[in-house]
Amino acid sequence: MDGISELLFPVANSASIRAIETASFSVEGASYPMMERAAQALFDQVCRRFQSVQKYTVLCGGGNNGGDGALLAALLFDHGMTVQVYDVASKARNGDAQKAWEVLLASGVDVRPSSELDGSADAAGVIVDAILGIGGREELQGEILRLCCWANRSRVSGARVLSVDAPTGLNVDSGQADLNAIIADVTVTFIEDKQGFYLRKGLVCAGSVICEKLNSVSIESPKLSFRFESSSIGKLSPCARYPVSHKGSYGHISVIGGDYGYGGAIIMAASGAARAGAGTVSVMTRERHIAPLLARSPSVMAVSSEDMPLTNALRNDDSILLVGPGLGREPWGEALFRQAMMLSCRKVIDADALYWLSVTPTLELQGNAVLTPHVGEAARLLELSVDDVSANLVNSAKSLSRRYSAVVVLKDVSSIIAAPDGRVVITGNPCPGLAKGGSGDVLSGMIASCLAYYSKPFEATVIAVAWHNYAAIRAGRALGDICMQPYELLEYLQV
Ligand SMILES: NC(=O)C1=CN([C@@H]2O[C@H](COP(=O)(O)OP(=O)(O)OC[C@H]3O[C@@H](n4cnc5c(N)ncnc54)[C@H](O)[C@@H]3O)[C@@H](O)[C@H]2O)[C@@H](O)CC1
Ligand SMILES: [K+]
Repeated sequence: MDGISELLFPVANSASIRAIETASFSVEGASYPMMERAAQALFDQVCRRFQSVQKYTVLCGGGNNGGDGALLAALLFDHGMTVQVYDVASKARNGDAQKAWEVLLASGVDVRPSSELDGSADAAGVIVDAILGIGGREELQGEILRLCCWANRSRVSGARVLSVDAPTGLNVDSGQADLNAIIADVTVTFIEDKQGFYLRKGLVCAGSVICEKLNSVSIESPKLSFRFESSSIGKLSPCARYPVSHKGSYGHISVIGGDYGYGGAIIMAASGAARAGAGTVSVMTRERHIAPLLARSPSVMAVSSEDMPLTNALRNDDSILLVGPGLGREPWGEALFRQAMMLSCRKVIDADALYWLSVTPTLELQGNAVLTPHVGEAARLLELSVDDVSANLVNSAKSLSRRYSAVVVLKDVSSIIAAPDGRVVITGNPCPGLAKGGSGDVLSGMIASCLAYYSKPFEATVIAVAWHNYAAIRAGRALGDICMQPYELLEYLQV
């Protein structure tokens, strides 16, 4: 079953949101009504989520995000709540933000400059972060920084924080954030969910996300990407076993790698491949790694690279070749990489095979490979800095996918899976237990396995990445993130 489409949720970048906003304003002939709908949607969510809370502190910036906050404050006050607004605008308001501010000032709410907020006191009730939205840059300073620190401290002391559209200090495109960006319990976001909520610090800052469409118009947006929640892997039953089947029904994988000093990598990759359900797994590695490999995974067929050519490790043209775990950067690894690239079978190119790929710019892949770089490997392949890739995870995955005509898994706190046709899926939740050598080897084995028995490579890859993450989170819970070992997640694959 490859049907992941009903489990995908669209996420957008800020440019797409601006395009939808502009189209919506021109259809409606005005922009202010959408701000009023934003405030009403916020109010409805507050009533639903914080039924018993009477006290609201609303932090308003000078842009339209602050305008949403101002109208919400007025609505809350109208409905009998205790409302205090702190104004952190650094210059005069204009447009819709000014119009909303006039409504607030006329409403009777107590409005004060942010300098009157006593940073040593903790707020009770709900703090509404309406400082910066999609117009915000992530670097915070001055009064905005002070208010964010105060809100985060108050949250630790029991207040709850609701962010309007986006947490202040979070870049909604990259997921990068200021050290003191707002950490929200809930983010009520507008028009479309934002990709940055599911990348890096966005996964920490945004809290529960609720998306309100605000009657925005639909436009054809090629920029839309998708989120696949890794816990929904349970709905897919990866590698369901059919009563009438045999080992050939679930494909064959050949894993190539494991130079001297890297025997563990090939063992973990082969175990990942075998445990994720492939019918048969063979391994070609250094002679000395065969005995420990067989001791751990006796179902794997292991051969020494000195004994036979690479083609003999493949069962047929349908085999999946996983090349890279522990391959190393010595002539042995290079020779195996070059032999592997001569074959026309489907491939997963991982770890040091990505290094060999980066130093072979003329190499053409045949449209049937999956590449699994982390940010450093992606930077090398794209000839960019790690910072550039980090600031543009989604675009970097897309560029790599286009350049190599391959499915790309850009591995990060969450992972970005890109297809050459432009599709992008973000999946995975933070799992500090995975921040260890070996996690990638287990993942590449699992990806090869899913490719072996699912028919669609992009979907197979999404499923493998989500499954790996979900199992790792369960392993971390059971064993502790500090001591869990990457291969132990293979004990938690049952969903
Ligand atoms: N345009 C509209 O009518 C609508 C906009 N909406 C709201 O408007 C928001 C976007 O509004 P804006 O475009 O005015 O932008 P923001 O309100 O997010 O930001 C306002 C301004 O703050 C300044 N700024 C940015 N980063 C800063 C930083 N790190 N430190 C200090 N100052 C900084 C910039 O000059 C920026 O334009 C959305 O997030 C949403 O909340 C909603 O009301 C829906 C309708
Ligand atoms: K905000």
